[in-house]
Amino acid sequence: MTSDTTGGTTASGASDGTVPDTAADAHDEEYRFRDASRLQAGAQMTTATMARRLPSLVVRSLRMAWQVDRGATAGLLACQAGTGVLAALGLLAVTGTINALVASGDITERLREAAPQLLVIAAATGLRALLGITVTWLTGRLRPVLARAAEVTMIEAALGAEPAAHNKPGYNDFYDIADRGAQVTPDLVAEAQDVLAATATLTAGATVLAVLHPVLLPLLLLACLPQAAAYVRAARELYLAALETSGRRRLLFKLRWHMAYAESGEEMRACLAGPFLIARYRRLAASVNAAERGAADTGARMGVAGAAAGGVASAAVWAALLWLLASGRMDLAAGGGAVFALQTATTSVRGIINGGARLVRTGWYVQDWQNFLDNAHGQAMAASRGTRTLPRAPERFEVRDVSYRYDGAPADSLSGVSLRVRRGEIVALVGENGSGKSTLSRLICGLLLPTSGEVAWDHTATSRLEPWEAWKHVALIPQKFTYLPLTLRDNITLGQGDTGDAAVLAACEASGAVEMLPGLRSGIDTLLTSEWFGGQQLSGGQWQRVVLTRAFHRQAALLVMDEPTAALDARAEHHIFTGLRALAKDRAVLLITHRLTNVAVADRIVVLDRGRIVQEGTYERLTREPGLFRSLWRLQQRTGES
Ligand SMILES: Nc1ncnc2c1ncn2[C@@H]1O[C@H](COP(=O)(O)OP(=O)(O)OP(=O)(O)O)[C@@H](O)[C@H]1O
Repeated sequence: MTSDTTGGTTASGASDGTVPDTAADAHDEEYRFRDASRLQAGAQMTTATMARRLPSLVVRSLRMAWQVDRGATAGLLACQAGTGVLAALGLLAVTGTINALVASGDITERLREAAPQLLVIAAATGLRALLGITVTWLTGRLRPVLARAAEVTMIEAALGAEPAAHNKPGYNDFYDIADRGAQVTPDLVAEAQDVLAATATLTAGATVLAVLHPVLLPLLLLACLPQAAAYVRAARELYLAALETSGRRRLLFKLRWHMAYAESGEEMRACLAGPFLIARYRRLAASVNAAERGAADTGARMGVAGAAAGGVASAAVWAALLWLLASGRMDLAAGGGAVFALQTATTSVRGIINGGARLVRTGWYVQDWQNFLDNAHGQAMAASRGTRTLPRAPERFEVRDVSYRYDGAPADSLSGVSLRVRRGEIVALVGENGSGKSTLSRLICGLLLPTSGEVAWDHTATSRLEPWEAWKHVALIPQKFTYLPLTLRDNITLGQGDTGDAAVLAACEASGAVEMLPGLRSGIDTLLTSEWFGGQQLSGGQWQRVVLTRAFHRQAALLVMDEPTAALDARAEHHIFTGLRALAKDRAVLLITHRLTNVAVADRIVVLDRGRIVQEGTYERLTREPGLFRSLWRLQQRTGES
């Protein structure tokens, strides 16, 4: 199916590339990574830095591996050590064989002498292959565990960051690059393995070379330096490109998500956003591709330069070997062994350089991950909040002359606001869109900390409270609530409090969710999603009932309800508001709603206008008194009548 009204839009929403989007390039600039100091630090990474950091990176990767699976790590280390020993044995046996074969005397005698050495070569080769298979097996076992463990630490660090962090400049970019670090953590271990294996073989080759002639090994190492520098430069370019494109890649991910997933996929289809978004996606992808291609090109150029330098240097080493032989400084028998040892050592050194450069690049990502874990880009709650715990559930929640400005916002969202809500009391917050109601609710919950003024729970400022302990006293129904692809029971309890049937059903009773239970295939254990087999999807209003149930089940001292009935039908809404008084018996309730007749249930109504409290009083008073509340209320009454 094609539609001629959309200028070439196909049924899949794919664009024919003619969708105009002239502002896209200007917008793309806004998504660039802007932390100059981080980019500068990355640009200053050198071969010397790499050489210095290599040992600590190997140790760090092994430590991480050790933490998640000691057996596999010990096994891997043993295999690498075994590989080194076998390489040395094999090399000595090859040297011995060559010595025996090139010696003078009867060929049968020489072969008999070489036979045990040949056996050692065969055994060492076989055993090394076996160890190689074991390494692959153990690495395969370790990799996923390590990857998941790194992911979990990342989630914990993100959860431990200030909720306001997402508004802080650079936070999301640093989160992204740290997340990449978490994802490549298993690579760090695999690359450390490669470096260790190459080092073990090099040790064997180097020992033989050093015995044969002291000049060969230093010469070989010197010869590999230009290649090392080229590889590090290439690794640095790739790392910088990844850093520089992180913001744009995040946007690509978000656009993909909005187009492909159910949540916004329907809307995007119905409003024919496909061509526009795909065009934007393509343009953005092209700019990311250009940056990554540039890095790949530089990497290839560096690789060629390094290989050429390495080739010249190798030729110099081989020339030195020939000179040693020609000048009689090394006899022919030793020369045979030296050729083999040199070959082995060269391969090993290249392996170290190659693996080392990859290891260092991965190490930079992992360092970004570690930095984020340390303080969540300076946003860790542990650093900005206190550790106080309250001896009992708070009685009183108080906002004292509070102002709040979101990071990067041009003006305060709240200015000089004071408010108090006690347990047993229902306070309603009303006001027009953007007047600051949700912001105030986040402040009273201790999710946001005021820019100035204080929010106190029983006289303790929220900034001094240990946040996880404090939130045990909060039940929040936010405007945009979360659908978890878990069972109804898990969605309600979130693994806390009494998770038994009776407690869950009681909460369902209070919210009215009990009415939907007969329609659920497995009752409270129904999986609430149709994205997986056996699951069942709920309607918007049914989900709102689940979220209300979640809040009621928590039995917290502070219940904050931000538009709690926006998606509910009239009967369900009536059920909530008639039950609210009973719920508020032992709770402080903060209710935000635009349906002004519903706020009659509140003890007090607070009216916000452009971040300031402009009216406060009972429903009876405010519906009589001239002011913002009465004009909004009258407007609604008229709309309801018409
Ligand atoms: N995360 C945020 N970052 C920056 N500014 C924000 C953020 N959230 C809200 N704001 C701004 O703060 C102001 C108050 O927003 P808030 O969400 O508190 O209003 P509200 O009264 O709850 O509005 P509504 O009735 O539409 O839900 C608005 O100007 C809004 O643009």
